[in-house]
Amino acid sequence: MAKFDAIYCDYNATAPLRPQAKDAMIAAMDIGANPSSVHGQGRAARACLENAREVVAGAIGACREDLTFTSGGTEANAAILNGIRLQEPLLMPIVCGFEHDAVLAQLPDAIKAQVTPDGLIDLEWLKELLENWPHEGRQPLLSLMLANNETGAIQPVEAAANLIHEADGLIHCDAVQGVGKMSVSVLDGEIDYMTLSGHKVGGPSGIGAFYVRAGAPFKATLLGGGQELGRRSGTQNLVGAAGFAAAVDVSLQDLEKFQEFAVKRDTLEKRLKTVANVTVFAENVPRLANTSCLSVEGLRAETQVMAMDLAGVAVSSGSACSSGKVKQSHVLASMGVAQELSQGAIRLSFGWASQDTDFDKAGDAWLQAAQRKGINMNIPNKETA
Ligand SMILES: Cc1ncc(COP(=O)(O)O)c(C=O)c1O
Repeated sequence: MAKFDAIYCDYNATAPLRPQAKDAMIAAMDIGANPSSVHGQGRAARACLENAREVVAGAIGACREDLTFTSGGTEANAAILNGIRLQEPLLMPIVCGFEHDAVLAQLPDAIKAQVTPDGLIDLEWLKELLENWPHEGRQPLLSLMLANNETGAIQPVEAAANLIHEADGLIHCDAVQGVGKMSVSVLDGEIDYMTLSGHKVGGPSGIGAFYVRAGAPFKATLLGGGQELGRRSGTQNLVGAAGFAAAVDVSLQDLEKFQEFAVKRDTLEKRLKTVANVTVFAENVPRLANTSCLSVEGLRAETQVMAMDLAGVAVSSGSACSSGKVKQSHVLASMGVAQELSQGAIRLSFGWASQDTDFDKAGDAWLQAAQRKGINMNIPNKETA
């Protein structure tokens, strides 16, 4: 894949395209027909699309008919959250402040859930809220992500789903950062709605999907030709779907290997902590194996990102989805992290093409940047760290 020599540590922003995805996309490009056309080429396109749907749906334990392709995770979140409320206007949404902007922007009127200092939804708080539900006649709708894009914190989605269902509510799970990084199933907790995205698993950007449990309230918001069983009009992105499915397929095969990143990630964090007063966010809760979000007071995130970039290591500060913009992380703010600490937070995220040596090189680059700013007084060599 590599067109750049940099050590790429920004998989949670976008994972480089997997070769299998590229091959599948090239094959799909050669079909060159509309999946809605009835002629032979159209039927070939339809077969390719339905095969992709089967693979992606299978990866989350869903049936093919319940999965709808979209232009990405953002559109999927918007389609679901607006589509549910179009059908059921009286639903009362609940969200945590650490959700992705693509969720928060759809639910400005939501009840803000309490978040623990480690960046998890506070289940005790949720239980209490649901037991003493203050919105008589309004069904609760919880939108809870599976794994956080910045900290990697894995949410107790199944437990939250059980609480919500006991209260006769509905749950949507933004699983964009979960698929391909951990096992995911809509059957765990009988999730009602789920969001997925292609470019986080090594598929292309511009393709995503949403799952709607059969019978769950939903009304399409993108209307037109009635494609995707009427749930999302517009000619499907066949090439994107083929690449998405191929990436999902290979990432499932790699799932066990992916978990090994946790050991290397933990070693890297330990190394940095021995020489500077580094805070690792969501360190004490279940976390994606590939993600490290850390900060040290007195060293701004932009300084670290630029210094590491110059040293040939690509990392990001805050949420890379808000690309380039240097803004306070709303994720860390929701966890109650002080501004001085949060403005120094960077995220390293590894993935399918990461090498063992990438962890050391990332550590070297960070320590050099810190030392230059006078944060770190003596850098021990790796053997002693
Ligand atoms: C948790 C989460 N949800 C949604 C999105 C948006 O997905 P997309 O980039 O496919 O629109 C992202 C992207 O970073 C994400 O991390």
